[in-house]
Amino acid sequence: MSKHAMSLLPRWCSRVFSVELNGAPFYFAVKEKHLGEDVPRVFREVQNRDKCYSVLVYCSRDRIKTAKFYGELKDKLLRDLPPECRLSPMSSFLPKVRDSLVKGYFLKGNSDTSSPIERLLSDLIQHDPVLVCSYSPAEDGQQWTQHMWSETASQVMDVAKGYYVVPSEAPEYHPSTLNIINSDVFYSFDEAYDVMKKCGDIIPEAKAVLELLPSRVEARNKPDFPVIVIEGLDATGKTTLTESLKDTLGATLLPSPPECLSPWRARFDQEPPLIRRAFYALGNYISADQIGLKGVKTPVIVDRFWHSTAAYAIATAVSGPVCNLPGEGSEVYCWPSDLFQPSLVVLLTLDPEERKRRLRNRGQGKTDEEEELDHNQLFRLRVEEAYRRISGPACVTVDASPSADRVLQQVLLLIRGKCHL
Ligand SMILES: Nc1ncnc2c1ncn2[C@@H]1O[C@H](COP(=O)(O)OP(=O)(O)O)[C@@H](O)[C@H]1O
Ligand SMILES: Nc1ccn([C@H]2C[C@H](O)[C@@H](COP(=O)(O)OP(=O)(O)O)O2)c(=O)n1
Repeated sequence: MSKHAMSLLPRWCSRVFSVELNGAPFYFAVKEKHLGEDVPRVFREVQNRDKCYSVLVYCSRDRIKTAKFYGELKDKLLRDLPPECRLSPMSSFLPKVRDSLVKGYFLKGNSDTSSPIERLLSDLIQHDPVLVCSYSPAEDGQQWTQHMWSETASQVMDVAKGYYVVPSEAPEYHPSTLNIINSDVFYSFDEAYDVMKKCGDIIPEAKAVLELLPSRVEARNKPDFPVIVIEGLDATGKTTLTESLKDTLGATLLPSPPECLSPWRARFDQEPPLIRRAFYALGNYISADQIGLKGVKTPVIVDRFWHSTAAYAIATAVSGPVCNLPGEGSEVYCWPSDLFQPSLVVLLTLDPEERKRRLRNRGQGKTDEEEELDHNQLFRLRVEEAYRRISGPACVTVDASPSADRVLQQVLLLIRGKCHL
């Protein structure tokens, strides 16, 4: 058995396991003795005494490799498993222990599929950083047990005698929140830079991104003029408003991510969250540098900035309803201490139906994430709520449903009130 698997074993009984079925998490734990607890729901729904399996990816020291492997594992399982086998996202974590989350997949097979599934999993534990367990009914036929597989014999291990699986309560916060800091959201230039630097060996484009980064993190000049950020979901009217503000105020308009990153954006959008979010985080530091340059001559309007980076990352990391987000006031919503703070952040909000109508009228292709926003109501609600919870500076919400000119006037009022323009 590998060192990594060994290190998990002593805390095995403190861990909670979560399987996500149709977007809803089901929790269970393991115990050495059985005290007559129920069978966890995930197993209650399994028919004909079929077998289930879990494949957890343990974190090697190389975070980049682990993140890439997790994404590749899903592709491999979907490609090589029998089509009848059901694959669900799964995780294991120690409640309230930061960075304790281990992610993986839960497989449900029937008697016809268990041989090909077991062949595939045996091969996986020989070559990849995974921990494989199988779940089957205990001898008494009433309970279910979990068996960890050994990596040499590809069989049920002696030391890890069967543990009983028992229901576990939902944790106070969604388990993904345990690993958000510095995996999904970066709170300093150095943390995001570190990820991009380590990507250099496997993603050639990372080197090009590193070359574009400012040599000094702090904005080189403190802008004399106000810097106003406009935020909001796609099609809430950011482009329309920022163009009008530029003309009305004689301001400089900066898009975010900055134009110099455009050639690499599609490439990084394909990468797992750790790498993708580091790319966007670094984009904000390039924007901050440009703000410093322009803000000594004119007011600066920025189309998206840190709020977008953090809100989309948090809303993607966490699934389910808004109550699964880290609570209001959580450190997850804090502004990076080394990132320039704008004078004002305006969040445009829009009724979902009107937003869809505007999207249709615009008739452009959408990113996968924007497609997701359309289809997944809960994701949209999580992004909007995360926007509202970010502080330092917090955003000021403006209803974007009136005419473009009314929205402009409303925002000009806010700017004049706050920035003395
Ligand atoms: N206040 C408004 N009322 C009606 N339509 C608007 C308004 N603001 C923008 N639009 C239209 O809605 C669509 C999306 O606006 P856009 O500025 O491109 O949004 P974003 O930059 O946030 O994606 C465009 O077709 C635009 O002309
Ligand atoms: N400063 C920024 C800007 C955008 N992002 C991310 C957040 C989302 O994943 C996408 C949204 O950008 P997109 O170009 O689709 O949005 P618009 O069409 O400009 O409204 O980019 C970011 O993380 N940080």
